[in-house]
Amino acid sequence: MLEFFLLPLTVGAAAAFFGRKKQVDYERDIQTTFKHLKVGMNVRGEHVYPKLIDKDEKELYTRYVYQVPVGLTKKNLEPIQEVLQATLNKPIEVTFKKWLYIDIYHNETPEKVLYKDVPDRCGWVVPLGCNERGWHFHDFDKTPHCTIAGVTRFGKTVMLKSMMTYLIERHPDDVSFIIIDLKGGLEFGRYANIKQVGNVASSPAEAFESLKKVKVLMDKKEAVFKRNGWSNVVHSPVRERLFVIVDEGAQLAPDRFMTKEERTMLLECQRILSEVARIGGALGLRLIFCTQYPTADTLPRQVKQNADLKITFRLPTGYASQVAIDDYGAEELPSDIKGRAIIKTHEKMIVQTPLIDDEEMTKRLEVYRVEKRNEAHRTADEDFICFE
Ligand SMILES: Nc1ncnc2c1ncn2[C@@H]1O[C@H](COP(=O)(O)OP(=O)(O)OP(=O)(O)O)[C@@H](O)[C@H]1O
Repeated sequence: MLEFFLLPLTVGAAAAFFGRKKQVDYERDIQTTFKHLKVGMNVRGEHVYPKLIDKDEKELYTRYVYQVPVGLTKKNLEPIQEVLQATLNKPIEVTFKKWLYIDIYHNETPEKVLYKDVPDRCGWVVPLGCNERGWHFHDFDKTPHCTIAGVTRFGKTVMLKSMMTYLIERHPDDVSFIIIDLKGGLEFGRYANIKQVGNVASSPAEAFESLKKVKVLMDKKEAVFKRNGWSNVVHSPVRERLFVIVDEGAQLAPDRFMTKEERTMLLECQRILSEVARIGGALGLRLIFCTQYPTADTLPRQVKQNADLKITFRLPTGYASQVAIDDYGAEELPSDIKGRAIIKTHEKMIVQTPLIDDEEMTKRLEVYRVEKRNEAHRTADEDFICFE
């Protein structure tokens, strides 16, 4: 009986001991890092290093606060994060504002997160993923357009599907989609009969027809906005949003082996997409442009410039990463973890994106399945929720 009570005590004491030991080790490792990196100042012949003045246990991390000898600059302290992260094999954030803060996170970015575990959020937000700091979301009313890059089979289409499902589940009456699925309609064709999906184009010619309708709608909306004196959908009574999703945008890039007619058609597609990116945001259109490798040819310049959210999965080279997110890093994402992505806005972070499969998506959206008229006879107004 006594053993029964003693066992948890012993385990608890051991855990406390090892927990404490680990933290002491961190302090020692941080101190050693200061020494090796020579992060300190010579004061009257003696080398003075930052001095630990506080330690704070937070929910997600332990914060170590250091007093820094006067004269050290942010630049002197910059290498600490990279070295400590590699040494301790933990996510670490180093900030310097009067004191030097070293935050050592308890958890690492998970290797898999499921759509069903994504927390509920309101507004025009979608889940981006989860990392050591928890879940991150993107608000399409703050940043209307987005590009997604990444080599094949690393999670671009799954990301599109999780965004789409999340938006439909939270805005069933206000959201609509025009989908340009240039993988022959294989990925999104099965969702064509969902009420919120206006149209799924599965070839460049169908994409052209869809985009012409988007252009007509955009012109109509512009007139309505002007008539009512609205400058941005966010500050208007309009509740609806139209998402234009392009999966494998490189298929819309004209090349020299095409006929003149094909090239003209694709250039027109790119021109309309550029217009959506340039003026559509204010009118309630949101563009998500996905391609394996965005280059000057495959990603219209205006689309890239106006997409302030850039997401990339693994890419083959640092150069490709520069093209996708204007920064290095995608080439270093792990090759054995699908769904690991860099999110680039005004800042940069790594997340594990939520996994949803077709079975779950179909089950969740089944309630919105409707009979639709033959595509050929549909009008632009039937393809979208009416905005007036
Ligand atoms: N977030 C994720 N978490 C775990 N596994 C994922 C995730 N996203 C994708 N995968 C796995 O990777 C596979 C390929 O994903 P996806 O179809 O999204 O790739 P893709 O980047 O669109 O490829 P392609 O460009 O060839 O179409 C999925 O079937 C799934 O098994």
